[in-house]
Amino acid sequence: MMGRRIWDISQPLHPGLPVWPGDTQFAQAKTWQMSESLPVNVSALTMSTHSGAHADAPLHYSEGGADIASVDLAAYLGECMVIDARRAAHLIESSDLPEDVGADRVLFRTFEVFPRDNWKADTTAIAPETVNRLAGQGVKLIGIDGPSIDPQESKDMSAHKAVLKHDIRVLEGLVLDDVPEGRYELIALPLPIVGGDASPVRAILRDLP
Ligand SMILES: N[C@@H](CC(=O)c1ccccc1NC=O)C(=O)O
Ligand SMILES: [Zn+2]
Ligand SMILES: [Zn+2]
Repeated sequence: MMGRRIWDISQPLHPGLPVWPGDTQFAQAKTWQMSESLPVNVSALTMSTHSGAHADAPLHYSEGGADIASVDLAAYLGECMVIDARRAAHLIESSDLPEDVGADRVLFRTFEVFPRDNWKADTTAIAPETVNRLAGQGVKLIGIDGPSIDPQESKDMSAHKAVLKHDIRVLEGLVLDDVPEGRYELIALPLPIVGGDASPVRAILRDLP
């Protein structure tokens, strides 16, 4: 009997992974190399907390906000609605949303093709009014395929301020190219990085039973 399909919506982490301009490049180095005398391979990672598919902590956009080890996990696990927002312009506006998103978690697709090997500077972000509208519908988590819910030139971080106001969780850097619009089960748990402003996640969607 076929199980429920799993959609992997995470970016593979590898040297050369496109990261935010000026952010830490992904690197992996051997601590121990398996040999005649050594039974194991062990390596060390150097990476931005915002590498690939990741979850922001409130600490990232609010001094004194909760770190990623403290956030409640319930938001990262459960029914979500994937919305095709490719028609949106610079910001996803309320007019780009259906009347009612009909789920506690919303993931926005903005890319025709996810830029796996190059950094795209002018990505679509989310208008703060859209965050406020989703909060009014009880949304607990907002995800996007772009690198940020704010524009890359943002100075006021208005979308992050809006998610802070409503205590909504954030996922960024998702890969949604192959995922049709609709309802799925989301699983995208952050690591308990004490003091972390964000954490990489292995984000997946599962068809609903
Ligand atoms: N993934 C990060 C990207 C980021 O660091 C950032 C977002 C908007 C404006 C500036 C940023 N970072 C450094 O200047 C974010 O949470 O939006
Ligand atoms: Zn981030
Ligand atoms: Zn963010």
